[in-house]
Amino acid sequence: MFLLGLTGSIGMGKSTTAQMFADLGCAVWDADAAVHRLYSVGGAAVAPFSSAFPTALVDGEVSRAILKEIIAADPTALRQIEQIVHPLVSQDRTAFLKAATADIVVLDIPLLFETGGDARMDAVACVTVDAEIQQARVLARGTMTPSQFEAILAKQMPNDEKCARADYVIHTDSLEGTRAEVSVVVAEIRKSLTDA
Ligand SMILES: CC(C)(COP(=O)(O)OP(=O)(O)OC[C@H]1O[C@@H](n2cnc3c(N)ncnc32)[C@H](O)[C@@H]1O)[C@@H](O)C(=O)NCCC(=O)NCCS
Ligand SMILES: Nc1ncnc2c1ncn2[C@@H]1O[C@H](COP(=O)(O)OP(=O)(O)OP(=O)(O)O)[C@@H](O)[C@H]1O
Repeated sequence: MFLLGLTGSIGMGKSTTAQMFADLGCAVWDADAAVHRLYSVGGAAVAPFSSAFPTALVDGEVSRAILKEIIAADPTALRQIEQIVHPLVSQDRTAFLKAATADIVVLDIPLLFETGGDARMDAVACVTVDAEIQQARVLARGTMTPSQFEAILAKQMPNDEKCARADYVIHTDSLEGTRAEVSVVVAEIRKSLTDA
């Protein structure tokens, strides 16, 4: 089984690109989606948040809108949130990998380089697009203010550095272009698996 880490800064196109890998038969695990499950009713993050950030609990789940307000008011809160969330995300990933049977497993992890997770991957692909397009796409979703976007961006490794460290750089200017680049990556990895 080949482990491909898929990373990139906020709004660079990780989820969209991950779906293209899935369409080619790769198994995909998504760290942000794992966080969504952990925050939802019955999720493993609910109990620790009800002690650490009781005001963030709404109807039995962790409210992302309130978390963003908390982070905006106190920038150190994100670190505390990460200390709760990251070990739980890591457990979720381990369970997924145990059950996976595909030849290529894609792990979509926004903070792959920042957390040193790249060392556990066979290769890393980084998605990228111009900073202006990135910002426009994130703000178009309407879920973050420009200052919330800047705060998240400031916490991430700069895009140039991520791309320089990656084995594959995938451009997300257009869906067709990205799909073509994804199929080249998949073909190359499958060839390396059959040659081995
Ligand atoms: C900050 C929160 C509330 C924003 O929620 P929202 O629904 O608006 O955005 P979403 O979760 O889709 O994240 C959007 C993007 O922000 C970036 N991002 C999220 N958390 C972080 C972080 N801790 N550090 C740097 N970038 C981050 C990622 O690129 C992510 O893809 C949420 O991301 C969160 O609770 N983050 C803490 C958990 C975490 O570290 N997740 C990262 C993946 S394990
Ligand atoms: N290859 C592409 N061509 C055109 N638009 C794209 C492409 N990839 C992504 N987009 C658009 O960019 C936006 C962000 O994409 P996506 O949600 O996949 O990014 P992400 O990196 O997963 O985001 P986040 O870091 O916030 O989780 C979406 O509106 C999506 O439609």
